[in-house]
Amino acid sequence: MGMTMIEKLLARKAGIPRVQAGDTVVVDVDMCVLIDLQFATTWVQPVRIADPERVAVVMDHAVPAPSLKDATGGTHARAFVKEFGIERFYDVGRHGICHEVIAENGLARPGEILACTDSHTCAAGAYNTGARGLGPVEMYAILCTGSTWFQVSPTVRYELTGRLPGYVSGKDIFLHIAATWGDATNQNLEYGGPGLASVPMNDRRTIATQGAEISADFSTFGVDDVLRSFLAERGVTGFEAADADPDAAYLDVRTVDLDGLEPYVARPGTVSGNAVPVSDIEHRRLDQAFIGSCANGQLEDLRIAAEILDGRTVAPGVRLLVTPASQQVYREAMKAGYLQILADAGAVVTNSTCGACFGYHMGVLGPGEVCLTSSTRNFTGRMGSTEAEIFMAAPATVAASAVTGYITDPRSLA
Ligand SMILES: CC(C)[C@H](C(=O)O)[C@@H](O)C(=O)O
Ligand code: SF4
Repeated sequence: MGMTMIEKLLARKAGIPRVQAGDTVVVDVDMCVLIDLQFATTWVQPVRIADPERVAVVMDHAVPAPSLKDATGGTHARAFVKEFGIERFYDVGRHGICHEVIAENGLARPGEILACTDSHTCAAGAYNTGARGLGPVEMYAILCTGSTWFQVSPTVRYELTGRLPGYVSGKDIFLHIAATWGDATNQNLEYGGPGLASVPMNDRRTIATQGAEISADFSTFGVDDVLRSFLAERGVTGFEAADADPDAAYLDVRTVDLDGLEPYVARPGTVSGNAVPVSDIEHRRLDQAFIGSCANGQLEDLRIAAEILDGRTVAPGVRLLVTPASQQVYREAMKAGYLQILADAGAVVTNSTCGACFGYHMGVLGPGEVCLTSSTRNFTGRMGSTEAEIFMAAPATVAASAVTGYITDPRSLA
């Protein structure tokens, strides 16, 4: 019996011929990514670290520092970077949400292991990387020792067929999967099939990122021409991809027909089993609309929002917030004219940060307010008041809804 993509990757990294569901493996970590919050909580400067070349530090969740606690975290981060000569330091000005920074700088390589304290580290599975979010204590151990362990869960494979229709994106693929199959606790997810070629890298990253919302372990995509050229543009070459064997053992193989897919919206509270086609939920009035986050603050997300908002205005009574996922996305969106269009339409374009996505700073919701977000989570209280309601959808749906003032199918404005 062969191995699934993630089994192949873990076996190779563990230096053993094969692994199967239920095994525990010890692996070297190729890239260890520390985020600002790690330095703002219980940071103790280590005496030595395993390998400064395999460490990146990204200022993202709270930048520029909105509180004294975060400012102190920044001080710790800068002292750490200085002491150990960490070159991959993405401080304010070169910063961005860590998963975007990882992608832009080629920190995630096919067939390798990447770890970070953030729960959306699975995002890098889009690049055929074995990537997982781990607790801060485990991350500290990796920083000092260079290795970690994983228990291997069984794998579910998603076979994509057909082609993505216009105004339907990776977010809709994910919400469809979450609506149809729900929770993926103790499961690895693997994506492939003939339809994958029509799914661009930004959408693959959205899907991989959001594996966290259905509690999946690893989410992994194979290496194809689309990924190869994405990586080459970022200087990532000379890797050993992890491919699934034709006779790999899966827990289940499920087909997603892209041709028939429509925009989806997750209702407040959770995404597992809680998303519906937009036609089932249209006309819910909104107070706030948010386009941003590691899942959907990418350049293409801002492009589609600008396309929809061009020559239109945000509905009275609605606040539209747009947060580019990184300083690089911000600059590219500015050059392309997207930010001008969005601001002319009445959107507030913010600095790139996690801020509004997790209700930490900026864009916090008051009691009774309704928000439609393109971010990752719709959990109660996520963006502020526990009495606020958070619906979740793709950037196209959020942009169209910001124009009308209620949840709207973006195809109706096309
Ligand atoms: C605060 C933080 C570490 C957290 C995570 O782990 O995911 C955040 O990024 C989130 O999305 O809730
Ligand atoms: S953008 Fe949101 S989901 Fe992504 S890492 Fe930041 S807080 Fe977490």
